[in-house]
Amino acid sequence: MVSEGYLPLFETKEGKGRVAYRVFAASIFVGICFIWSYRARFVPEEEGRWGWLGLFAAEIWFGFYWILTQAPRCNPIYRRTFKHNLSKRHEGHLPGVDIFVCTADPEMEPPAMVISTVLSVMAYDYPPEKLSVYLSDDAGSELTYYALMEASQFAKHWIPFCKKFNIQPRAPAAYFALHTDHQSNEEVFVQKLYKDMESRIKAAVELGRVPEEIRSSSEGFSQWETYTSRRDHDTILQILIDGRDTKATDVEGSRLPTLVYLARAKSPQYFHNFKAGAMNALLRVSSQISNGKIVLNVDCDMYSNNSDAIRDALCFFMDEEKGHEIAYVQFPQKFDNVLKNEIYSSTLRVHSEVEFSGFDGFEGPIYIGTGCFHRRDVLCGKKYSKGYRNNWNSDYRNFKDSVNELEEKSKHLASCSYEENTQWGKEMGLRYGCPVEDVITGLSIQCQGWKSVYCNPERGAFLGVAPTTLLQTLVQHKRWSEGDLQILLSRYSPAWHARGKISLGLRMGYCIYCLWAVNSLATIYYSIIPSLYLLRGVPLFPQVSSPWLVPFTYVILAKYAASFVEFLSAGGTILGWWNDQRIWLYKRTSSYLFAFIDTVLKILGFSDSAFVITAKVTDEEVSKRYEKEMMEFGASSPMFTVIATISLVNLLCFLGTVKKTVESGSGMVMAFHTMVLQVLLCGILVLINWPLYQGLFFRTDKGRMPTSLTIKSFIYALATCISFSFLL
Ligand SMILES: O=c1ccn([C@@H]2O[C@H](COP(=O)(O)OP(=O)(O)O[C@H]3O[C@H](CO)[C@@H](O)[C@H](O)[C@H]3O)[C@@H](O)[C@H]2O)c(=O)[nH]1
Ligand SMILES: [Mn+2]
Repeated sequence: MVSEGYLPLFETKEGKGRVAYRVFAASIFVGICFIWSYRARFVPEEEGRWGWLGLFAAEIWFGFYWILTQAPRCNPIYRRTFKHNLSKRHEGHLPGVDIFVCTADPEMEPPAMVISTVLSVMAYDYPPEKLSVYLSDDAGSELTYYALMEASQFAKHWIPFCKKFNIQPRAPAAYFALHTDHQSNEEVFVQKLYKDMESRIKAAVELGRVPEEIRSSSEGFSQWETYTSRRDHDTILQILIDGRDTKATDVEGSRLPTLVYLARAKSPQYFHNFKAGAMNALLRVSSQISNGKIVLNVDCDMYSNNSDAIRDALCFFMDEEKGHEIAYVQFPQKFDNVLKNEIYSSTLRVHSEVEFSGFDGFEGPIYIGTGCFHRRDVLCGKKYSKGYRNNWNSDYRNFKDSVNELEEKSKHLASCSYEENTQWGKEMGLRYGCPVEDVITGLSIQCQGWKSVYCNPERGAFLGVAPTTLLQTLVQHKRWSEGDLQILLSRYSPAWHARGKISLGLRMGYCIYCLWAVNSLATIYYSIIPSLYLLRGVPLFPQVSSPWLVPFTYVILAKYAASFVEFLSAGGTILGWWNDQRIWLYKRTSSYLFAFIDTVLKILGFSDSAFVITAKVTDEEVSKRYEKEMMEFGASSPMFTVIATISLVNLLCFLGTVKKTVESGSGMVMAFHTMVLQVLLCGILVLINWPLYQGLFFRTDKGRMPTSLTIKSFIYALATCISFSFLL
């Protein structure tokens, strides 16, 4: 029971202006209803009938989807933690925290970057004997292992240095990139140690293997003797620092956190379930070794940028009044490589600053895979029950076994066959079978009665690497939208199965993402058909003199004004918003389309979804263009063909219309009078595609569109326009 004079560990505030926003949203809805009734009442008899009906269907879809997006916007809340109260009440009996870092490819995720992340989480402001860090390596790469071995030595200098000078961020790579001058002697010394270590690691990576003298100096490498390939090897497990050992100390004599390397066993006979499989192996192995009650999961590029984040998270879990219902605390994904104007819109700004706070208002931000603290029990499948209470004192940790015994005992927990005939991946651990294992796992936890919390402190808790090319962005979104659509069709479907288990607002919120892929159809239709009809001179929208133009204008202006204000108030720039609109279009017409098609194929049994890892290193030339905010194409991809073709259809329609109206003299006025919205829509599509036209026709650098793709999409676009104008 909560005693009197109790000081809460966190507070929750409702967002301001919620009522005003709801009224505004209602006015847009009225406008949408007018648009629908206009479409229903004036269906043309002949010319343009099918085009019209298609637009009607698209507008019904957009209206419906817009309603979904209003759920989180109507209900935002914001959280603040009181860490001093946590220290006052709980300092002596803080729970064990196990941190899982996942990596899967030493080329796309360089070991030097991975260990910088590992070091950042080892240096949290938290009692080291209660902290354990696990690195899961799905590539089973000895290079990554070697880098971690180096990190375990460097940590002895790095952690005391961080704590003594209270520096931020605690990822050495990020810290030394930011602090180049006014260095103290100690800083110069630690930086030199770091740089030396970094160059040793990079040299080994360049060489492609660990040099023999290093291999022979440490017996850990003997585990690679039976290794054949990353898809076929036994469990490799090494406790590099045993946190139970009072003699495992840093250079100042303070204890060190536990540090473990794990490459779960792989075999061609077993499907390994990507990151979800890695996480489940980590859950089991860590339960033997440290068994922390709280589990933090980060991607290998998401370093800790705020050494207080564990304490922030614990303020929610340990709050005496509400903490016992909270299953996980999610921090936003933030990135340290995005430019001011975000050409690929990678900050996910509106999601993290607006939508997630709205989800939180329905007591359930989604789990987004990284920067999330979970209760171990919940991840392992515990259902919520009314009388559930926290018990932080019952920490079990194995103090009996020696390091070797612990390693041996833990190894079989990460073997390929361990999960056969168990509930792992179904009722226990992260859920299998979905490319967004994170979202589906979070949803299943919420369906079991748990709540979650969104924590977005001023100083970002984690910073990662966002995609730096258009293709990477589109591929990442294809994975996400495909996974989210699969969730809609899964047994956790927020549309059907979650009824009665989570609130309506939250279900609507999930559907925003689950319907991303479906959105592609209406968007593609809307970005091609009105322009083609424009070319043919067939109006599909109200004339200038018609009162029906009012709802169209109002809905368009109000919706875009709201999105603009939302983007700027979330910290974006004007150009950033414009870029965001472009990427919105590209994702919807390519990533989401392909995700939709692949999902249909999967249902029909023709394909299987994979997890395409996002590269975290960029070629030097590409990165120069990225710095200059030049859009990067430079590769052939069906996704590019689609966006290029659509952009060219619009360009041809626009030019064709201009030509026609100029030729017909007074026709210009006529066209504008009858088809103002179509002209505007087509014109804006041309304008927003400007960087794409540059890439197709004007650029000469390597980041341009491949010529073959330019020719191909030009032929497709021309054929579409000609056949639509003359044949149909
Ligand atoms: O077989 C695999 C594949 C990936 N990973 C790791 O998963 C993380 C995320 O992969 P990344 O390629 O960076 O994908 P993102 O799209 O950036 O990741 C987001 O989306 C994923 C789901 O699609 C979540 O798993 C991530 O946590 C979330 O940050 C990385 O640390 C990888 O090393 C594995 O451990 N094993
Ligand atoms: Mn990533």
